[in-house]
Amino acid sequence: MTNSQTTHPLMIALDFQTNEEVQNFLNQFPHPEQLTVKIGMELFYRYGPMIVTEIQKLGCAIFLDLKLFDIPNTVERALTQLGELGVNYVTVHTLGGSAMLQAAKRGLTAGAKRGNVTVPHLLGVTELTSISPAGLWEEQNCRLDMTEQVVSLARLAQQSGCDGVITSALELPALVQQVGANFEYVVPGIRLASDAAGDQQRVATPQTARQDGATAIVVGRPINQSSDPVVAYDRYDAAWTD
Ligand SMILES: O=C(O)c1cc(=O)[nH]c(=O)n1[C@@H]1O[C@H](COP(=O)(O)O)[C@@H](O)[C@H]1O
Repeated sequence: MTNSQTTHPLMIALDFQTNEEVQNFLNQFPHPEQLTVKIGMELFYRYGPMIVTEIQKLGCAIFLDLKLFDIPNTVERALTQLGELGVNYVTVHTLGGSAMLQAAKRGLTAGAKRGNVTVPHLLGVTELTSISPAGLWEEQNCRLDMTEQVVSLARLAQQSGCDGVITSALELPALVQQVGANFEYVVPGIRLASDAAGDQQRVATPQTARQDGATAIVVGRPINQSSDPVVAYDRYDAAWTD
């Protein structure tokens, strides 16, 4: 178990139901040890930490995306458990507030020490990329516009010890200007023009995300549902480096 490997800025979301599907998917890649993959709730709720160990055996860097959101004490204790696993990134919701974010960092640091691994990067989810500006206004009753809200949450994350945030690409120019370039901006809701957006509301191409300041992008269905995942991955990778 280690998390000292180099991470890749194109992160693949392993949104699969079973370990068998994951292994079939990853086995198609000639160099899985060069991949950074995201394990989410779907797999973790089925297998627990065992799924992390299984994928670590292939040498992949791991983004463990469980989006914790609870009182500070609970989050601190949960992240102590996750910090031990030797993953590279974990997520929490910034809407949990500064006390929760600081507790998350403390827990992660304690867990990493216990597991004798590097402290994973703590990423704060701002407003999900599936939320539209209308949804922010009508359902969350938020009276800031989307960009102001995301910038505000990113500032909170930075002041509370997060290493970066999850954001859509649309807010990146404001984030880089107002929160700064010395912070990680990990961007899902990424689509090439030819691919369907699905339930994503705030979408951009890999090129736009990179040019506007993304430090990494997350791509799921266009790669994990593709009939040729390696070709799909290469298309997104080429567009990112374009
Ligand atoms: O934290 C995330 O990774 C995340 C945050 C967010 O705001 N939007 C978002 O789509 N994600 C994740 O990014 C992935 C996007 O998947 P696709 O829409 O299939 O590319 C999914 O695994 C989501 O859980």
